[in-house]
Amino acid sequence: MTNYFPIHINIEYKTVVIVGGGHVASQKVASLLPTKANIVIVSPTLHETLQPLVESGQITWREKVFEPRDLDDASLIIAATNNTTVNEAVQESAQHWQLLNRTDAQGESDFITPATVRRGSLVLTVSTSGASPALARKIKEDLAEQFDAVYEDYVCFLQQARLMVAAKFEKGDKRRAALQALLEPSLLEWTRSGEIDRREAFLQHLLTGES
Ligand SMILES: C[C@@]1(CC(=O)O)c2cc3[nH]c(cc4nc(cc5[nH]c(cc(n2)[C@H]1CCC(=O)O)[C@@](C)(CC(=O)O)[C@@H]5CCC(=O)O)C(CC(=O)O)=C4CCC(=O)O)c(CCC(=O)O)c3CC(=O)O
Ligand SMILES: NC(=O)C1=CN([C@@H]2O[C@H](COP(=O)(O)OP(=O)(O)OC[C@H]3O[C@@H](n4cnc5c(N)ncnc54)[C@H](O)[C@@H]3O)[C@@H](O)[C@H]2O)C=CC1
Repeated sequence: MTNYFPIHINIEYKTVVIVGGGHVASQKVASLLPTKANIVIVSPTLHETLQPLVESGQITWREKVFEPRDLDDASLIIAATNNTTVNEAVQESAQHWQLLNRTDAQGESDFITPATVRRGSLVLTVSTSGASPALARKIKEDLAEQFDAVYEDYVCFLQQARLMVAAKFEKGDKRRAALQALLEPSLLEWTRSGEIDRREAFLQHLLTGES
């Protein structure tokens, strides 16, 4: 088993080349879109869900079969054709500085993609290191239920509150205690019920010590 190193990479404006334009390519595009990467698909055919993204300029489609020069400038490469020989050719053509994902042969990949739940800044990722992608998907669905849409607003509030706490208290015990106090479960519940005033009052009390 490979022990993969989990990291969150900033690939804004870096080029990701996906070879193949089918179902699996469309899944990878969906998880790449929020990153603002420069997404390029090389494939003679295109999955129907990708067509509107080409039309709106969110992704680039090179309507052709793969050639090694398609990988020029790619930081990440995803080999996602339904043809093992083509995927092998993509792997052979990759430079040592380019990171490759083989969607058909996990043992050959430099990186694999986890199942992902996004709630604004909160990003939950699940991997089974390739043992059972279906299990990764199931656990993702369980997490999506537990960490529902309210978390986007909640984490956004915590981010603002953290900045205010940092401005108020020097680094040290007081700041740490205040940041810990922000995890009081009522704050999540008040976010859920729309009781924003109570949330603000809690924060002001924390910052000033007054109610
Ligand atoms: C190694 C990895 C490489 C990579 O692609 O990065 C890989 C490889 C392979 N997947 C295969 C099959 C399936 N993959 C899925 C689903 C997902 N696969 C994803 C990731 C990964 N798949 C990486 C490991 C992640 C991990 O385990 O931690 C997810 C999590 C994320 C994503 O794709 O972005 C996404 C869930 C998306 C979501 O819902 O969020 C389903 C289930 C389904 O679609 O419902 C099936 C059918 C059931 C089954 O086979 O288990 C096959 C056999 C192909 C064949 O038979 O030809 C291979 C090849 C091999 O195993 O060598
Ligand atoms: N990692 C994962 O999550 C999963 C991986 N797979 C693997 O991914 C492979 C692809 O699956 P799907 O997307 O469902 O297949 P698909 O048949 O929907 O798409 C294949 C795409 O590859 C393109 N293609 C074929 N030859 C090409 C070439 N020479 N150059 C450029 N593009 C070419 C086709 O035009 C098509 O767009 C499967 O063969 C399987 O091994 C399958 C399921 C899940």
